[in-house]
Amino acid sequence: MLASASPRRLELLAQIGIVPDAIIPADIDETPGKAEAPRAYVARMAAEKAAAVAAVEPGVVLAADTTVVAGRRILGKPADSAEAAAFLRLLSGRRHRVLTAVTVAAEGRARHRLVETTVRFRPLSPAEIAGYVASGDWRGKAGGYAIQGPAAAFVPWLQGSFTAVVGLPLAETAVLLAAAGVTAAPVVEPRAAPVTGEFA
Ligand SMILES: Cc1cn([C@H]2C[C@H](O)[C@@H](COP(=O)(O)OP(=O)(O)OP(=O)(O)O)O2)c(=O)[nH]c1=O
Repeated sequence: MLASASPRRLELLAQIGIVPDAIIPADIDETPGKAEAPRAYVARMAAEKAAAVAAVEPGVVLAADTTVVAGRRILGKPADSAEAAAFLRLLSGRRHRVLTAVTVAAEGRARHRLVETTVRFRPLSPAEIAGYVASGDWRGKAGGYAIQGPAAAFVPWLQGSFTAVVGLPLAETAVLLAAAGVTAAPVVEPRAAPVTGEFA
């Protein structure tokens, strides 16, 4: 079961051949605690989302949380276009961290992974920021951008996991799911064509 309303997470799972039996978004309070450190916050969010769904559904539950951190500041999903523009001005021309925590709960046991990726934005002009904000692609995205969309043009460099920035680190998720007994359908290798004749 996927405990997430994020269409990105569903698409990412499909990329490794996993189709959840059900999608049950967890409705939890996502307010960071006072003075709560970013890594602790994101880990707590993923664990709470998984626990909320595991409490009512038997089976294997997957949840994740993605948070953008600039310095020590947690940048959640912008409330409106003014906040999205403010986030982009903050990220422009510097590096920030993207933290994604994943929790897989099964049979009363929870397994966790936290993946940290550093992303660098090139300096953005006010016109670029205005154009991106007008596109609306920032809506529902932590930090006010989506690396899988037009904002890819802002990112000359990253270190870590691209899929974690989009919302679900696939290598780590596959390991957690396998430990809980969930494996993807086998990938069918295309058979090599027999070598006959010559190139025309
Ligand atoms: C930084 C970044 C975030 N995001 C998205 C992934 C997540 O959907 C979202 C972060 O919010 P989350 O709270 O992690 O997830 P969500 O509210 O969308 O879904 P749920 O809590 O039900 O699982 O930001 C991108 O799609 N691309 C990016 O480059």
